[in-house]
Amino acid sequence: MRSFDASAPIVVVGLMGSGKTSVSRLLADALGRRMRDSDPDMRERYGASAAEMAEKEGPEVLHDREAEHLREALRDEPPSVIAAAASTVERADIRALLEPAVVIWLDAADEVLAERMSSGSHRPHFESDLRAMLAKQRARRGPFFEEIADMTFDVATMRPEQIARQVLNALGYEPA
Ligand SMILES: Nc1ncnc2c1ncn2[C@@H]1O[C@H](COP(=O)(O)OP(=O)(O)O)[C@@H](O)[C@H]1O
Ligand SMILES: O=C(O)C1=C[C@@H](OP(=O)(O)O)[C@@H](O)[C@H](O)C1
Ligand SMILES: [Mg+2]
Repeated sequence: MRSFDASAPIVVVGLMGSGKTSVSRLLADALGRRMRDSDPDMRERYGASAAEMAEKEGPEVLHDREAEHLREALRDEPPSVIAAAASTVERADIRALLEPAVVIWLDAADEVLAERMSSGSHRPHFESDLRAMLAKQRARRGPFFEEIADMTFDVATMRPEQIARQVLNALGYEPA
């Protein structure tokens, strides 16, 4: 188990709808850290949601911007809690940059994630069959998530509050 390193960023990864925003918010609040989330941060910078950018400029431009957002957020001082866009794990340079970070992987079956993806309109639907889309993304990204994760949680059975508590315990974090 790695011990709590106050100088390391915490990065929450997983497919769309896995709860990255929810868990990151709880961790950032508990630790008194800044939270970075690609969706609201990019909306502020580019004036559009991820879904709108995918539609207007194409997925490649969107994913380049998401990768750049993560590179930038990883340089924050003091370190942030970062909800990383799901696409970023596909890039080798990003996986290398995540080496010193604490990486939390959230996952559940595609049908659970497909249902939760409908909670907002910011997410691009690259295909109308969300389960099929997630299954393809899982085939590409699953091995990378596995490679970079320090901790993994089943979000079908655990609530964000339980996950955040377990992360803080595992890191040996004790509130001041
Ligand atoms: N562990 C969980 N159990 C039940 N519902 C969850 C859980 N985590 C997130 N949710 C819900 O699922 C939806 C997607 O969560 P969100 O945090 O926005 O995911 P992401 O940022 O990974 O796309 C939201 O409606 C959220 O309230
Ligand atoms: O998997 C993808 O290609 C994407 C995932 C989404 O991010 P989240 O995983 O934060 O929902 C979305 O906002 C992003 O622009 C594209
Ligand atoms: Mg999110």
